[in-house]
Amino acid sequence: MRYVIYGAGAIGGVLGARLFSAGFDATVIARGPHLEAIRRNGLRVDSPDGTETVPVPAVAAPDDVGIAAGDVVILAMKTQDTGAALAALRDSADPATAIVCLQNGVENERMALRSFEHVYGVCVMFPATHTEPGVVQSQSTPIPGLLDIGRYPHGADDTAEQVAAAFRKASFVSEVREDIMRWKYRKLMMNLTNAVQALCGTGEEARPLVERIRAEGLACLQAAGIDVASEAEETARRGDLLQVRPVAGQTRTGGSSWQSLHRGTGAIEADYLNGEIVLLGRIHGVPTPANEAVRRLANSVARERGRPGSVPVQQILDALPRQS
Ligand SMILES: NC(=O)C1=CN([C@@H]2O[C@H](COP(=O)(O)OP(=O)(O)OC[C@H]3O[C@@H](n4cnc5c(N)ncnc54)[C@H](OP(=O)(O)O)[C@@H]3O)[C@@H](O)[C@H]2O)C=CC1
Ligand SMILES: CC(C)(CO)C(=O)C(=O)O
Repeated sequence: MRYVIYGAGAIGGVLGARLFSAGFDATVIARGPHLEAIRRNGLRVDSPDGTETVPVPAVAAPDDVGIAAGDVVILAMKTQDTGAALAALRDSADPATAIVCLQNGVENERMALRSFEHVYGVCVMFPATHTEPGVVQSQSTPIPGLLDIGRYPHGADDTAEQVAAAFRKASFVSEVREDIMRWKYRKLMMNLTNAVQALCGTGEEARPLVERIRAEGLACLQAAGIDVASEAEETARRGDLLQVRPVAGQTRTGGSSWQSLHRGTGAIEADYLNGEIVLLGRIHGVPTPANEAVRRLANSVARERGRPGSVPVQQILDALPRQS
């Protein structure tokens, strides 16, 4: 089975390197200076255990690898880039190709299913960082991440089993789950704070805003009748498997949305994290002012290439309607 990892940043870069090092036929699709650096020097993976440079093959587009039925394409770009990636894939890959969404949020699988029949979701608990071309960091050791997988919208099959086995051989913890989207909705609840962290930083003063966006999130999932794994299930699944430790003497600074602002990419994933709640709220008549404020502000700060942590949390709270 050949693995094509589409998007070789924090998550895709570390996974691609680990699959390749574990002996799998793995190729990454990357772009810009990151692609040039990987081609020139290999992909440098920093972790709490040290640094290795992995000569994983890197190409610019799906056309360059000739994707066929039997291959597995792992989407590892942020959700705002998934549409363009799927358009390129749709025009070049066999429609029977398995598409695995190694991404946060719950929209990627739905997008992929329009063009590909065999779509899988992964609940990604995997702290990783990409802040400079040619380099990724994997922050947890000895287990880099938990990557449970299932067929979308539900179910399990041989491909899911084979991909989970490959993840395990590449040193991840991975189980096949028939109800993977329940777990991804729970992860979404956690990721509602991504944009808050990106905008306001990691301080305790963000707590009232975090509580408000989570309460809105829960109300929307309930109104929509969406089955969500409980916090207790998630806590039990995580156990103490993830052990985040300093990499090259540095502690982890921020999650994936924080990294988008730090790198000044001009875009952020908020439309598909807080925006998922806003969308559900609009469909089901649940007010979501806090998620909407954070979604809009995150987009505007990303567009203007503002710095992470540059917005005072009180500014966002003051603009919200008072709670009764
Ligand atoms: N980082 C983390 O700790 C975690 C991230 N996640 C989730 O994983 C997913 C990936 O996030 P993350 O790895 O952090 O994101 P990154 O931005 O680090 O990596 C995505 C990479 O994909 C590249 N890319 C996007 N579109 C294309 C394309 N068409 N062709 C080639 N390359 C492309 C980006 O390039 P460019 O830089 O040029 O845009 C970037 O290098 C997200 O859904 C995120 O929420 C989940 C758990 C933890
Ligand atoms: C939960 C968290 C913050 C872990 O890195 C994450 O999923 C992300 O960075 O997107």
